[in-house]
Amino acid sequence: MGEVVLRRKRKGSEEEHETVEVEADVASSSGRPEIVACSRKTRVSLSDIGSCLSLKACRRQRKKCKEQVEESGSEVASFKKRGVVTAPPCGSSLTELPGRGIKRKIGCIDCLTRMGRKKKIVKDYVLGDEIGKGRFGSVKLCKSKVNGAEFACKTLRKGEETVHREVEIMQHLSGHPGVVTLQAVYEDPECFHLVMELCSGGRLVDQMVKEGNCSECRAAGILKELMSVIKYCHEMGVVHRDIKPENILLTTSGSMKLADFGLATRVSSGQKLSGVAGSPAYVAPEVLMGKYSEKVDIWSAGVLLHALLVGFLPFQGDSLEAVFEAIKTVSLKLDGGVWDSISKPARDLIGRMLTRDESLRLTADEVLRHPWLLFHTEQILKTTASFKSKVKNCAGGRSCQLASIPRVEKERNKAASASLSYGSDRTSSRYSVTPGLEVQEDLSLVDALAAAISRVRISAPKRSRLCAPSTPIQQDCSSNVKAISLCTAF
Ligand SMILES: Nc1ncnc2c1ncn2[C@@H]1O[C@H](COP(=O)(O)OP(=O)(O)OP(=O)(O)O)[C@@H](O)[C@H]1O
Repeated sequence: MGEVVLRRKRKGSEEEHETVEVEADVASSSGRPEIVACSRKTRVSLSDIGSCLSLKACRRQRKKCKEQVEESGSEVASFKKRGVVTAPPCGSSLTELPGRGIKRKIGCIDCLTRMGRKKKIVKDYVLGDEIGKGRFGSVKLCKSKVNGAEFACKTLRKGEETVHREVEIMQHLSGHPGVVTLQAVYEDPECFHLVMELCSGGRLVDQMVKEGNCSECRAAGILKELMSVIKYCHEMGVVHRDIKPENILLTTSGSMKLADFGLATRVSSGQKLSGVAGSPAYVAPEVLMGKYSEKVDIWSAGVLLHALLVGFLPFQGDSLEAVFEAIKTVSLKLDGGVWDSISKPARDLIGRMLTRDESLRLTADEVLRHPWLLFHTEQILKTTASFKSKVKNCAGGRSCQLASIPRVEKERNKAASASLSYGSDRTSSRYSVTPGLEVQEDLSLVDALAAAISRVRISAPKRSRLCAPSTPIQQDCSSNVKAISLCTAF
């Protein structure tokens, strides 16, 4: 069994430069030690980074950048061709590839912070109690001095590359309803202070621990919101790399917000990433192998969906090494036991998200178009329930609606139902979904399903390598992960 060594070093602290080295060595299961993780050294100049910026100022600056860019339209075209929709790094050439280190880090933030370096957070906000703590700093409640509105203020110590990247990526993504909105960024010589919208509903993980596994409808609602924000991130050229319920915050109204972009990174279309990043229980197998893409977020979301539906994590072990081994090799068995109460489409979706071959794993968009996500929304379930009761109440008990549906419609429904078949020949023998959804006899329900199916187009995988659960162990974070902190990012 392979040996796992995870190290995080911080060295060479100088007045203006700091070097951060993150290393992770994972010995292969063959016993031959091989380094599959990253060894990254980056020098960050802190001297040029100024003080405070508001998003208004950021938008102004972006607009200015955009105007400059539009003057040289050909550059934009070439940028778009690369398939990355990113905020242009102000003051730097658009022909630079995203994620190119220091120039990206000091891009927009830098030129904007230089504009308002004299402003201090305490001038605009009253800082309150600590409401959270992470690896890189603390999160405090804060109140606007102007209108008394409450926010969360995350203070990040400067120096590490990831901190600068987190600020930049949050600015880049802010504005989507599923991303914690960044209100303003302040800066002093030691820290960044990110003023964010306050998510008073707590973390999804706490809700999961309190309530246990949730209904398919609730799980589908959560997954749907999560996948639309993941899709947005990917379209914006960002991989989150740390999708887990600890990083999903809830608002008072119950909607979810993706938070903690500390491990997020830029990615261009087709670009492969390297460097071990993520939280053990949620990490995709290809991350452990060294080269990966934005599909790692789909895997992690699949792990979350598994935990939401059955209340335990799919890949477990009593050490990091064992968990990684399970992620790489264990076959998931999504039938029998607890799975008997979970619908086939839900199991099918988990299988397609936890497919080890990333080329066969669904994209965010495909997940959103999966029948299970389309059907299991409160609205559709309500509609089908009301259809059902109408049919039942129909005089004579026989389906009066049935008779009213033209023949051609019935044929279309039949075909649509058949299109739900994920042929067992196209999936692995380890995980097969019985061809064809067991279509309800209630034709009104079929109508609703067919309406949803008609909007679905799923490319069937040639094969999928799915995994079976190891003996579940009792764990207590992210549903059930324990002391060795399998949910703690590395
Ligand atoms: N906008 C927010 N509203 C309310 N609470 C928040 C907000 N942002 C963060 N928190 C709280 O602070 C905690 C730590 O925040 P966050 O995960 O962003 O910090 P981090 O240093 O990046 O953590 P990690 O060590 O997980 O990377 C969260 O788990 C959450 O409880």
